[in-house]
Amino acid sequence: MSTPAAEHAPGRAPDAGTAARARGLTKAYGSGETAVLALDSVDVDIARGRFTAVMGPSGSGKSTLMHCLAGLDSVSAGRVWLGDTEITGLKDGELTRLRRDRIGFMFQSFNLIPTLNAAENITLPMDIAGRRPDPRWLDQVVDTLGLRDRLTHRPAQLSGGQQQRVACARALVSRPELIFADEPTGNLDSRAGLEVLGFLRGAVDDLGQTVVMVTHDPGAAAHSDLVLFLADGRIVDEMERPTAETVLERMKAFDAVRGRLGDGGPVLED
Ligand SMILES: Nc1ncnc2c1ncn2[C@@H]1O[C@H](COP(=O)(O)OP(=O)(O)OP(=O)(O)O)[C@@H](O)[C@H]1O
Repeated sequence: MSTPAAEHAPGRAPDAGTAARARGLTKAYGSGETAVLALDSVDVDIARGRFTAVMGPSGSGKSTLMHCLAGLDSVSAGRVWLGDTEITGLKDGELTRLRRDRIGFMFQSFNLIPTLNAAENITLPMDIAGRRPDPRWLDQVVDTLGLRDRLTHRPAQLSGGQQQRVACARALVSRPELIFADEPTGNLDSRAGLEVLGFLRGAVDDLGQTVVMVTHDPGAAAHSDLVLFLADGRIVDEMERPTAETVLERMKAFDAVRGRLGDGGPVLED
């Protein structure tokens, strides 16, 4: 069972380095009168070996930020790095390889292949890349996620939580530099959701991984080391060692300010 980050030793020391970085990251969709500024000159550093949550109202740019940091979406202006590699300006083929070799993804829909069993789903991305998983690491991931006795089951024979754990193992197995999780508990009941959050927490604490998770849920964000708050395409605040209560309070404070200013008013600055 998982416990919130506040009850854990914090993830690795902040000086472990930067897993991803953006400067002046700007993303506009469309043009002319219908243009939407999804990200407005965002500067962000994702610390290695930590669990970072990204929160904000619907439409604030959370998914866009994740997609731009992961090289899934092009940027309109600004620069993005994965580790020391600048990804802005890479060609499509180079980006595909970089994502495949260095990034793990977990989405709300698990995206498991129904005809493959759990073990085959876990190793599929590495099989496609023609790489063999490190057997000891694979064992550790499978045991950490409690999947040992489920490896020969197909997705339809697994519960939602177990399927999400398989998706988690798949994201971890190549030992990526960075794992992006977009609402990974969105489709799960609260018990299965807690389990997955506990495993992501464990991936950081026990396996030294780096996780960035987009979520709407203050309870989910409480499992992270640091919460970044987005509003209107800008990072307007951040919170170390969050609890569900402190995150909820901060969100209410934003809503109150936004309510006073009216929709489309200036964003809250710190
Ligand atoms: N492909 C697209 N074309 C046009 N506009 C887009 C596109 N993708 C996102 N947007 C717009 O960019 C803004 C940010 O969207 P984004 O999906 O990043 O927000 P979000 O915070 O993840 O929202 P949610 O919590 O609802 O998932 C929104 O106004 C959205 O409508």
